[in-house]
Amino acid sequence: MVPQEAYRPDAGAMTTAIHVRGLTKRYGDVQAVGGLDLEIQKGEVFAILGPNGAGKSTTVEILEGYRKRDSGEVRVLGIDPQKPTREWRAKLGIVLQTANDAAELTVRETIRHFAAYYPMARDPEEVIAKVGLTEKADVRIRKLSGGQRRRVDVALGVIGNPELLFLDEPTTGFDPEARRQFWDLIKGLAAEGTTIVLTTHYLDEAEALAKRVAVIARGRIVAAGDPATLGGRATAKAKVTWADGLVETDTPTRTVLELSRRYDGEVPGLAITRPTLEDIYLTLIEAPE
Ligand SMILES: Nc1ncnc2c1ncn2[C@@H]1O[C@H](COP(=O)(O)OP(=O)(O)OP(=O)(O)O)[C@@H](O)[C@H]1O
Repeated sequence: MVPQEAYRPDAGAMTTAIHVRGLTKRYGDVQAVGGLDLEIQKGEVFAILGPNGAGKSTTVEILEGYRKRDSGEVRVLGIDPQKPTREWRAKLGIVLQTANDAAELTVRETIRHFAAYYPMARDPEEVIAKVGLTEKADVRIRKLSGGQRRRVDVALGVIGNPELLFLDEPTTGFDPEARRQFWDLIKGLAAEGTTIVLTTHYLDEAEALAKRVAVIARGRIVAAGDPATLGGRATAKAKVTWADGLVETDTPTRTVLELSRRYDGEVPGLAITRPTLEDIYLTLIEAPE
């Protein structure tokens, strides 16, 4: 009898959306990506963080099939992006950093036009509503604000009903309300099972959306995991501050009880804080190699 496992040789591949081992890419003297490993599961929202020039866009463009790697193993939905098929392309949704240029068409015309390219396209009206552009549907794109244009980009990224959506700094230029609406849109897509890979400079965005984040610095991943626990965040010492002092401690509750006794009740200006994702991020990207 054939062992049970022999029937499921691709079980891993069925749940893995992105598999990267030892990825490298050099531009002349610049080692943009220097041996990067990444594993993203289907249905995950995964955020890639890192300072300017860290190698995020290069990595993502290699995953999207827009750039050739120098070496390493890459599979995206089971396919090597350097050997793309038409079916594979139709499963991807891509929102690049640069805005679209079909400026003379209206929002509705543009979105309908692109919907026609995809075999499983979403309803254009539903997508226009989801990105909050219903009121602007008949306005020419050149007359939209920067943030509204960005919403058109996002609409074009999701119109093909992608299995895997890449978002490169999607909310740059959004006002706070538009960012919240965008987050709801992404959460909705994630709830429907779309795998989402997001690069962002907004740590609150990564924390709000992603189950896992990776921090890239100097072309390598320096930390990856749940944003709540990244870099020992959850177990880091708490900082207890009050009007006359500051203590870093593993037992903040005990400190507060002692302070409460000392002040005979209410402690003036009391606050307990743990490192934010931003604190951890800054430590990670500044750490020496
Ligand atoms: N086409 C190119 N030719 C030469 N060098 C490049 C090219 N594209 C990127 N680089 C260099 O490769 C490094 C990584 O760039 P990349 O765009 O991947 O970084 P990034 O993390 O996406 O940055 P940002 O946050 O600014 O978008 C940088 O040093 C950049 O100057």
